[in-house]
Amino acid sequence: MKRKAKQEIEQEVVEKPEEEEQMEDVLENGDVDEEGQDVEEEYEEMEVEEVEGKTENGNGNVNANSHVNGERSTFKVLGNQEMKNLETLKVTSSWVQNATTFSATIDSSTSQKLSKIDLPEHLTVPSAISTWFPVQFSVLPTLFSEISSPPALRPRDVAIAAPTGSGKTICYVLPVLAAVGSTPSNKLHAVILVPVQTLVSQIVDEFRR
Ligand SMILES: Nc1ncnc2c1ncn2[C@@H]1O[C@H](COP(=O)(O)OP(=O)(O)OP(=O)(O)O)[C@@H](O)[C@H]1O
Repeated sequence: MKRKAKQEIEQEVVEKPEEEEQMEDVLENGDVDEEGQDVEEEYEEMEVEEVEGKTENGNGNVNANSHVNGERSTFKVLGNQEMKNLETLKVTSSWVQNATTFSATIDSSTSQKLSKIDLPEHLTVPSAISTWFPVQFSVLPTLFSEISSPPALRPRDVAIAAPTGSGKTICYVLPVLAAVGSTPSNKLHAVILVPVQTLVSQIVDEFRR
């Protein structure tokens, strides 16, 4: 179908809703329009144009509402006219896919005895701690062993995702204290970044315990 004819049909559909109803009736009955062209065929062609993202509106801009099976299939970069096909992106990185998982529940069945982790000699656990929470038991043994026996290659980063209040702070407080050793020097040992200031005093308290 020629572009002009398609625009005319679009305008008819937008400006004359009652005629749209008539068109639907015609479609159901498999009728033809005044010009003798099969109306159903016209609609099908319009849908194909929309899926391909090439339908033009009255301003000559390309219509970005292209959908396949109800999902958007194309997009337009601002300032450009061409439609681009959406590509499936793999957003989960390998370190997330291969992550060590642990229980998000803290109870007697998921907590571990203190004796299950060998602490550096100069470190003692605060009296309020009688068991290791799941996240601590998953992280601390590896970090302590890398501090006492540093690997040939620099240790990789550790990223932890665990619910609030699950005990993540101790996962870096104890390793930092272990790395500093029993006789701290004045040099910078660690930098801790937190998103809000109130967390700073909580972390300082955790170090002092
Ligand atoms: N093994 C433990 N046994 C008992 N209490 C603990 C243990 N580990 C941490 N806590 C206490 O639980 C509370 C929450 O711990 P923490 O602040 O480390 O959680 P968090 O995961 O860092 O939370 P947020 O995501 O809000 O920073 C703190 O008061 C902390 O002292």
